[in-house]
Amino acid sequence: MFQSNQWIFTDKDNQISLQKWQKTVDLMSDLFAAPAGFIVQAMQSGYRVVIASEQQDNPYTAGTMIPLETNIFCKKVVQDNHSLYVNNASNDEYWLDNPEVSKDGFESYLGLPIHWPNGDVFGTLCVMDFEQTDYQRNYLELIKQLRDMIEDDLFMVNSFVQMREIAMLDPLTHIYNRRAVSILSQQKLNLAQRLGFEVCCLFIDVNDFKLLNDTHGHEVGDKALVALAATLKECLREADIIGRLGGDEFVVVLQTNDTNEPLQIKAKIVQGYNAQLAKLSLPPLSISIGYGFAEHTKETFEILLNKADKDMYKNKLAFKAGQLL
Ligand SMILES: Nc1nc2c(ncn2[C@@H]2O[C@H](COP(=O)(O)OP(=O)(O)OP(=O)(O)O)[C@@H](O)[C@H]2O)c(=O)[nH]1
Repeated sequence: MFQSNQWIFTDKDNQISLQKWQKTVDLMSDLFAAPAGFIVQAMQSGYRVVIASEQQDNPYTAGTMIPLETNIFCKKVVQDNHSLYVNNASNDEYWLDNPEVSKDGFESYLGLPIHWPNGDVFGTLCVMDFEQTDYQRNYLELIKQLRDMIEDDLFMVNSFVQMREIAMLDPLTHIYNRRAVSILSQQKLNLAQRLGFEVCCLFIDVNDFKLLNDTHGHEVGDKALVALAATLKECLREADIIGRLGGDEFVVVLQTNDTNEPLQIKAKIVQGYNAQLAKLSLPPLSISIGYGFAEHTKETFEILLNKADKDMYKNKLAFKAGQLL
């Protein structure tokens, strides 16, 4: 799900055409013969102008941030989740401390809330004028239609983000699934070959996981898997690729030029997992970890993964042999 407090245009895939929104706001201001029109996003940190109509007299440009406590018109629309038409603001005490009135000289405001698909308020679509206005009913209908178009775009972004999550994330642990790990790791390997850095893959497998399921139930097994994903996220860097291949098998792909680093990471993961299980009052479990480095020559992710898997298996056999002693 798209985070409704997330600045809409930080996503590099930019699903929304800013140009289309700009044209909509410019056209709206033209039709209203108004000197300023906006799309504003309401966030926890304040009100951000997403689109400002491109007119000379418009005092606000896209990207302007207005503090949350400022008594602007859009704040009222967002708070009340209702349209607002003020046609003579300087005569209304309520707007005395509104800088859009006292400083910029706006007299008229017509705005309405834009919603995310889940009903939360995204922000506002509005037109403002330095003169008093007397908009007819069909003007309100028009701005509503434009708002609906913007909401359709937000619906599309939200669906896209959801679909991408379904396609790339493991539903239980919310880390990457096998397909995503494979694609992202291959990209990392290609880049490494071009730029000359080392890529290491760690293969992590829980020991006797079936026994845990059989003894304590599937639900406890699920919690132990979620705890392992959390441990990996805690022990690794943001840039590292962390995923679940399936069952109790996890993988990490990272860039490192230090051949000792995988050993340090292994120790950190083992220690972190023990602590995580204890914290959640889950039965103790051990894990086997293997790793491998990519050769400098062209190497596919599957070959790298296979190396790490073999190393993990060797360690697992040693663990099992130790159990028998
Ligand atoms: N709780 C839970 N169990 C799962 C899930 N996916 C797979 N499993 C179980 O995980 C178990 C994995 O068993 P094995 O591959 O034999 O692994 P193991 O018992 O850890 O054996 P070793 O790796 O040899 O120590 C199987 O019993 C699967 O049914 C899941 O999403 N949740």
